Amino acid sequence: MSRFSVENTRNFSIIAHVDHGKSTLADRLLELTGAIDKTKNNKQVLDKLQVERERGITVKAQTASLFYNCEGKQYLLNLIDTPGHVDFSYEVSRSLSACQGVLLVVDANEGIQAQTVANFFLAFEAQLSVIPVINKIDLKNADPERVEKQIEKVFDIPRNECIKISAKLGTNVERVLQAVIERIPPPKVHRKNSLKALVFDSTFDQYRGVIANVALFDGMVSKGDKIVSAHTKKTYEVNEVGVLNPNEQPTHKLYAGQVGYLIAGMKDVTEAQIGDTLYLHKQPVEPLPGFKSAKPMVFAGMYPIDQSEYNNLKSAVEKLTINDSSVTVHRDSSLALGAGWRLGFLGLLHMEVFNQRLEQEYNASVILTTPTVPYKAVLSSAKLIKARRAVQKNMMYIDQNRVMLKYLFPLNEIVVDFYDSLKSLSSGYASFDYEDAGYQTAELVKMDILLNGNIVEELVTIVHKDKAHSVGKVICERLKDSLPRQLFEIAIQAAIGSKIIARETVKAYRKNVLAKCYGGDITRKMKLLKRQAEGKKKLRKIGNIEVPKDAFIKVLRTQSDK
Ligand SMILES: Nc1nc2c(ncn2[C@@H]2O[C@H](COP(=O)(O)OP(=O)(O)OP(=O)(O)O)[C@@H](O)[C@H]2O)c(=O)[nH]1
Repeated sequence: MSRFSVENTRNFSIIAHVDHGKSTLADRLLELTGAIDKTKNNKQVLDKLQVERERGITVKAQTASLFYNCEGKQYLLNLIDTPGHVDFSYEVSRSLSACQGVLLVVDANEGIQAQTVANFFLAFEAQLSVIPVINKIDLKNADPERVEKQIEKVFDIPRNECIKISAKLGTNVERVLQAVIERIPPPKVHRKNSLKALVFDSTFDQYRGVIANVALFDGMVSKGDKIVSAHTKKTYEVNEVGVLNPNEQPTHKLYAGQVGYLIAGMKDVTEAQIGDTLYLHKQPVEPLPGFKSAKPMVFAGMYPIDQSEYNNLKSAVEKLTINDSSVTVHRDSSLALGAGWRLGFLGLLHMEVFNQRLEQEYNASVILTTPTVPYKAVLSSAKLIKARRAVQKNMMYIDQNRVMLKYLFPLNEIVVDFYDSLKSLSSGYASFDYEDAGYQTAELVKMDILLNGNIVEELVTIVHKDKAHSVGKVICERLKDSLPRQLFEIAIQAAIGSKIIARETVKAYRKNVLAKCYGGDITRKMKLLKRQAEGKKKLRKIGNIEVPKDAFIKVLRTQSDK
């Protein structure tokens, strides 16, 4: 790695709105620099997770070190591919901390979209060089000239700086690499200083422990070095360092300005803090600023299907949160489901992806429930509560285009999908932040959901009195859609105390027990029908209705329809 001077190193990221072609451009860049062979099968090579391949979206940022020869000079280009969906923008901001420039990819047909703007500002605020790349010029409806004008108008970047490409066909992609070398500055680092490395991402490997992705700001690190975590002050011995090309490739050393991975026997989530600074033993340095922690916008309760699986699930959740540090985890417990967690996610898609990754990567089966939030209950008959749920506190114009509104909200009203609704209502332009305002009094009721008279503990919710009816109705309807029909009828009810406020019915399958009974006398038929009725009664008495996991996710979304 010593061959690559700081002068000949570039660290850059690809940012864009969802589906504008970042991962496809990354494939072409990997091919051009020989990191992967040129075949027709290279589709989103950096999207390594099963969930990414199935859904066709990037959820994790990925790093690749590319070796590129230009005018006789050997360059090291470190590329970080980032997700486009708003739920994963935390990944983007972290990745940018390791970069000096970005390729801002914009679809030649769709033009600038909400996440293009949001990601541009992340790069702009981090003072990175921005290279606009207009992609998909091969499309019939492509209008690169219109998009060029948009970029000039919205981002104040001269239109002649735009590079027009087709990532799919490879058209003009080489020009992108040249622009990276010409327009993005080399990192400002000092190799003579002692080691200062930023942990900007990490993954967990069953056999080798935590693999930390590091960007070296100063000094160098080699196998065998003793390093210290500025966060925990624990000392480790470096077992392996290397670059991702895009698979792990061990090297002897990593030097300031370079981006790579490091394995040092860190075993769990508390030791592998993303945003941590690593330095050499006995050579402490001023830690880097780290990252603002992510603010969860959607919460869900998570429990093992079987309590004996608790420890396995606990370790799976811990390992996955090493890789996805934007998930917040608090221990929680439910009377019916036992010990579990209250998890906070950045959006509903994020929640589903996390759940899917637990299943696919850790073979864990979980129950998701509506989240619980702590209440302080004053058990008294006094009427002491205000009717309004959100109270406006103030409104301030930041500039011509932006306004800041402050409200006092009950936490219960924002924990499920408030953020998603806000984003879709405002086409992604509105952003949302919150601070704890303490406990407030409110007129709340406990609503039970019953299946054939049995309370489903995981669906018990506390709702505002005025919303109980509509929420109960939607939950019953959702359950009706997602419960499989059984041999007996299922009554789905929402109740407050003994008062039923909503009801739906799932009709029974009526098995035709007389199918094989041709002719014959009436008493034989009556006997068969009676036996069937008794069988049904028995089943109803057992009340063993299986509620599929999907039903819980659907019920979680209920709040948006109320
Ligand atoms: N016609 C055409 N299609 C393209 C081009 N580049 C990408 N695509 C297609 O656009 C779709 C999205 O491409 P991706 O590379 O997955 O987009 P992305 O921006 O990485 O998406 P996320 O990671 O989910 O944000 C895929 O179906 C690609 O085949 C292009 O130059 N021309």
